[in-house]
Amino acid sequence: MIKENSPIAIFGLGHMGLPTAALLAKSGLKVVGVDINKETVEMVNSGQSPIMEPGLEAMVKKAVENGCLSATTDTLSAVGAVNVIMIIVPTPVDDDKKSDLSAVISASKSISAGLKKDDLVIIESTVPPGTCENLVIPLLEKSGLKAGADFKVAYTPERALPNNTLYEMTHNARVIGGVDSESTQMAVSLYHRITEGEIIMVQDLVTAEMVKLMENTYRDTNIALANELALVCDTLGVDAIEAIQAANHHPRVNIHTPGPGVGGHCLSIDPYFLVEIARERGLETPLIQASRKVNEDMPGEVVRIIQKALEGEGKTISGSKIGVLGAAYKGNVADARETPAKPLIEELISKNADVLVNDPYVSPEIIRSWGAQIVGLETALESDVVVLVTDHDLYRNIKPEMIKNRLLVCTRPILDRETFQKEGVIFKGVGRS
Ligand SMILES: NC(=O)c1ccc[n+]([C@@H]2O[C@H](COP(=O)([O-])OP(=O)(O)OC[C@H]3O[C@@H](n4cnc5c(N)ncnc54)[C@H](O)[C@@H]3O)[C@@H](O)[C@H]2O)c1
Ligand SMILES: CC(=O)N[C@@H]1[C@@H](OP(=O)(O)OP(=O)(O)OC[C@H]2O[C@@H](n3ccc(=O)[nH]c3=O)[C@H](O)[C@@H]2O)O[C@H](CO)[C@@H](O)[C@@H]1O
Repeated sequence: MIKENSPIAIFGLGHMGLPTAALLAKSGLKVVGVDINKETVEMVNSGQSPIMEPGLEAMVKKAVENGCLSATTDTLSAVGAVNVIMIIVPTPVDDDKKSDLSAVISASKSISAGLKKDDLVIIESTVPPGTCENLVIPLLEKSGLKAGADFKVAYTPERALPNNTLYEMTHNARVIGGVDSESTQMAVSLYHRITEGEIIMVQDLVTAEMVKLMENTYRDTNIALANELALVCDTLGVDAIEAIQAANHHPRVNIHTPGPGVGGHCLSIDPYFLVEIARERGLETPLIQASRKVNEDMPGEVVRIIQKALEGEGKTISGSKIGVLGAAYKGNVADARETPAKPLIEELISKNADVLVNDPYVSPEIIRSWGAQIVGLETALESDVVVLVTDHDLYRNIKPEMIKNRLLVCTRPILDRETFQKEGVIFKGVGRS
């Protein structure tokens, strides 16, 4: 049985691992973060956060100063010194859209090497259903210990929304499934330390794994529907945003918001885990796959909207200056993983446009690696066409007179179409051309 104040090791100090570490440390536990990235470890040990997330750096600083939080690359000594170990490492897909579980495998192997009787291992990474049972546990059992009998295992998906992570981690409902009921109970009492949200116990590990994928697949599919409806609206001259907002007044309708595509480390990846796992069992998942395709095709649709808008002004993409506002996958974050801005910018560059990108959050090296130039907001607004890609709050302050060449493709509904049109700006968007 785990003692009430057992120290904890957390593998992965990223967007989800570091906030979890900081919250557990704040609750009074000794937490050691284990990461393969030396720079991350050094930053955390000096009280800094490598992740841009409101409130996180202050919490990390305090926890490090109090001696409750430290970080290391030394996996064996970290595992040896604790009784609870968490895995919160990345789980991307490869070029064939198959799950890449290399980080989970490597963390599990490191944990196995130092695993002790009565330890509790908690997996938080999003994984294909069955991963805990068929991959993680066999690796942990290489220690010679038996899951359930000698050590405990629980799976609890992380469901917090970036840019509101600390609030959601402490208020969202949490789903927990264990290899046995004692494992589930131990994880429940641990999470009670950091969350006021409801804790939902499900019957096993695979159910908890499935819940996570169902949530993100629901959202991805709903956004795909919104995007497809927006393209239909376009052919009819119907403003998709106005129509969706009106439809959502129905008490049982909640169509999501169309946009330039779906990015981030979750929605654009997790549905593929279901596709993969179903296919292994002889089942095709046409709806999930079609939704992924609709969303992945959206950057190309935006290129077509830009092309049409420029043609209306007697210009072409080739040779035009195109000001892109936003490179992050969504508003007010620095994360550019799977961002729709990347394929959009790359396609514009391949069509010989001069692409000028403004994003105050995303690292300049990332944007330059796509072949684009980085510019200030004012310069971007002087382009032949301005394309708003990311809904950063600061772009809400853009006024019609700031769009020098009077041509705006606004792919997110954060600016009022009528206000811009009244001032003579040609205003296009997804489902709004
Ligand atoms: N970012 C999100 O919005 C979010 C939300 C919920 C769930 N998730 C899931 O949480 C998991 C982590 O995602 P993230 O966004 O925090 O990732 P991230 O890339 O921000 O951070 C992961 C960290 O793990 C480290 N790492 C990689 N391999 C390691 C290893 N073998 N041992 C120790 N550290 C290792 C990396 O250096 C990095 O610091 C993923 O499965 C993801 O799907 C992410
Ligand atoms: C079920 C759910 O809520 N899951 C959340 C999600 O977090 P996220 O940050 O990835 O989610 P979103 O904000 O949905 O953004 C994703 C992309 O979709 C675009 N988008 C969004 C809404 C819309 O109506 N139209 C759009 O086009 C947006 O711009 C962006 O590119 O996964 C995390 C990890 O599993 C979860 O922890 C977190 O709870």
